[in-house]
Amino acid sequence: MSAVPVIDARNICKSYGKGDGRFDALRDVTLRIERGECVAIVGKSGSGKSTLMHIIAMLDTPDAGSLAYAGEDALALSPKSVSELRNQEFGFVFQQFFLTPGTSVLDNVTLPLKITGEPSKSRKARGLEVLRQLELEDKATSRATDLSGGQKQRVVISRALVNEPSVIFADEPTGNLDSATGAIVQDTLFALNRDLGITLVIVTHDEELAARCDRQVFLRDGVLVAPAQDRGAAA
Ligand SMILES: Nc1ncnc2c1ncn2[C@@H]1O[C@H](COP(=O)(O)OP(=O)(O)OP(=O)(O)O)[C@@H](O)[C@H]1O
Repeated sequence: MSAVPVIDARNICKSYGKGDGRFDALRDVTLRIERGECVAIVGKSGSGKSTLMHIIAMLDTPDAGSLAYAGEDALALSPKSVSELRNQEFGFVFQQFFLTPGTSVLDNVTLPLKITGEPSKSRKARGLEVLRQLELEDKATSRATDLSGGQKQRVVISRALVNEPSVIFADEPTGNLDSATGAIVQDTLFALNRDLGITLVIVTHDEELAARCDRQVFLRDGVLVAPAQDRGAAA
């Protein structure tokens, strides 16, 4: 394992609201993720999983604590540098990052490259390469709306991959899929981890999916707990 973790979050705190309405969503959370690891963040609904994922993926900032990406202080970066780093280093498989419905699969997949100013020709070549990898090349010109649930999710994974990210963050990647389609999507994500060394961070309720990861971290009421404590609370 490398000496410098890809993500080093220490003593992270995050609250929503103020005064009497204040809610502490994360309390003193410390999480270190090594390059190439596959980590599941698990816990009951409302335990703070998505909040933690958003903070380590630099989509949100903590109220207290430190966050380093590959040894660099992520909280000291300007908003512009944060979006550049996110666009270059991270891929997102989030249900709220919907595909643009009336737009072609290829245009959806190459959107991150458009943001970085990549010329149209190389954008298209790279987009087709990723679609080929996910066995979706024949759908390149289809509208995103005309695909099955599993195909849509593979398009989302293609888009997450197009910038050759170091880390993929996936929030309930199989949440809306039947088990057979979910299994294909899971296999796709794990193959990226195994074959390309992409670090995977997955938020999930699915125990089987969590068990396939190298490591599981358990959140309960905004605190990271040992697995046995979490199981006890869930019973
Ligand atoms: N923008 C917000 N304003 C107020 N409270 C929030 C906000 N976002 C999240 N919360 C609260 O913080 C807590 C943690 O939310 P979070 O979405 O991180 O949980 P989760 O573990 O991902 O839940 P789920 O599994 O249901 O998606 C919840 O109690 C939620 O109600």
